[in-house]
Amino acid sequence: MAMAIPIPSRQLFINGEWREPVLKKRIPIVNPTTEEIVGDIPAATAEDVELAVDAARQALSRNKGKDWSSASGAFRAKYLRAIAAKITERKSELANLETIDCGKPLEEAVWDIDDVAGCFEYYADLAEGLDAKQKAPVSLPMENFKSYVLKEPIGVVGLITPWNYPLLMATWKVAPALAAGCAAILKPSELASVYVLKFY
Ligand SMILES: NC(=O)c1ccc[n+]([C@@H]2O[C@H](COP(=O)([O-])OP(=O)(O)OC[C@H]3O[C@@H](n4cnc5c(N)ncnc54)[C@H](O)[C@@H]3O)[C@@H](O)[C@H]2O)c1
Ligand SMILES: NCCCC=O
Repeated sequence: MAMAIPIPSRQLFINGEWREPVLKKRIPIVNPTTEEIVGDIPAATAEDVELAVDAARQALSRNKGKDWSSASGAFRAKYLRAIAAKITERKSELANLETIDCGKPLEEAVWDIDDVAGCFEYYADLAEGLDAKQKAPVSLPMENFKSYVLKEPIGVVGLITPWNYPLLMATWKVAPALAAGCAAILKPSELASVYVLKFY
């Protein structure tokens, strides 16, 4: 059974800071086990999405992309590994929140959090591997042409995730996006968002 732990009250996390939604709306959090309302989450609208997209675009082009989008995979992997370590450190707290939020047994939530940390590690490995694959030459039948493969992030990505493996499904989207050098805007399920707002 999940421990009774305080449910964090959160705003939207946009441009590195917590912001109240433009229309100031909130959605109640229902604990599926007891059907009690145990808190509320911010309800983003199109106005907030515009702000998030603008902030994400600016983040991608900051310092001509050198801060993130055109940094090496090895650089980005350090962040992914740091996130994995933080998840492992806070496993018990995160698993308890998941159980309160989506109603799954605590034991399963603990497995899921292990999976979350493993997923960040997996994409950290892939980010590191990306560097050696960059500018791989492509042979052409003409000597006066040179060609190579350059892998570039697609840019700002919008990530919409379901309620049943809350943090894990968010991670399946966030970790590869960050590994590739994208900027991500995550919209978790309105039925189970507490863990994501707590962690990210
Ligand atoms: N492939 C997988 O690994 C995997 C993992 C988990 C869940 N699922 C599947 O995903 C589905 C998720 O279940 P659910 O009950 O949370 O589904 P859902 O479609 O109600 O919600 C999923 C997400 O989509 C959003 N959404 C719904 N309608 C939208 C719209 N019109 N515009 C923008 N966003 C919208 C929701 O807010 C939520 O964040 C299930 O079918 C489940 O089996 C698949
Ligand atoms: N073990 C994770 C399964 C996620 C989707 O349903």
